[in-house]
Amino acid sequence: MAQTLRYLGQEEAQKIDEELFSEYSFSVDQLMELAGLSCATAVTQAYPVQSLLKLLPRVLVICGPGNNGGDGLVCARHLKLFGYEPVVLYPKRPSKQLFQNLTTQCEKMEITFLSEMPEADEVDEVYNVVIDAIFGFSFKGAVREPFASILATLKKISAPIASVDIPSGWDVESGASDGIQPDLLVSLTAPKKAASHFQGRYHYLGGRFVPPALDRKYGLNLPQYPGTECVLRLN
Ligand SMILES: NC(=O)C1=CN([C@@H]2O[C@H](COP(=O)(O)OP(=O)(O)OC[C@H]3O[C@@H](n4cnc5c(N)ncnc54)[C@H](O)[C@@H]3O)[C@@H](O)[C@H]2O)[C@@H](O)CC1
Ligand SMILES: [K+]
Repeated sequence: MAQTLRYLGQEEAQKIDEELFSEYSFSVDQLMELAGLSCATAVTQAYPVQSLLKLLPRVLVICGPGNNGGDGLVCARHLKLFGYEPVVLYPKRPSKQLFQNLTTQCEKMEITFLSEMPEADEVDEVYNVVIDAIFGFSFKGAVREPFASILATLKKISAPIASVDIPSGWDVESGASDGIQPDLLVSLTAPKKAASHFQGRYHYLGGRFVPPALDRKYGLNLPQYPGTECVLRLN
């Protein structure tokens, strides 16, 4: 009988992340590529291009200052290849080469970068979906600017929000009842505890890169992904 999928605490998620890089010798780029591809795939399944209501298949991708933001840049690039028109907001760019490369790749894919966050009514007018790649499992404390204002705007929009790994601004374990309420959540590697408070329509598991020994060590009880799929819908 299949065992219950385990939801991870913050420290545990960070420990698994470190282990993937140290013990298992993965590079960040590799896992980020698979994570971002999973997110783009889940978005494509939940909001197929043909089903979008706006004339142009525009998607707003908001990227934060860490690896969650990197997943967002990869997701944007794949969404472009899948026929969407991603537009990226990337207000705090780390100087690391990895993020510079991901940014250049997006620019070369003719993806537009915004210089500031649009107002809520403009978001609803122009964009079919908003990808929230602001914070992931390392988020802590009160949200600092410019992200506090961006999240305040996201609370006012009616366009669906698709969150990468964790709804940004939510406590990684206890969530946030007054936070943003995404319609889609892509839990990467394994869901974090906050995911038990998710009330949107689509919860996907992505990041199909966990070695079986790591799954066993942490008792993750990851379900079988179907065929060659990189995502699995949990509910
Ligand atoms: N092992 C895994 O499971 C993988 C994780 N990946 C992604 O990496 C994410 C974790 O990345 P990181 O550890 O870089 O961290 P995050 O991307 O969660 O965020 C860290 C960044 O946010 C800032 N920050 C934290 N709290 C803040 C606050 N209150 N206000 C403003 N800024 C704040 C930090 O200064 C730092 O720049 C995951 O959630 C996932 O999306 C993937 O890229 C690859 C595989
Ligand atoms: K997020």
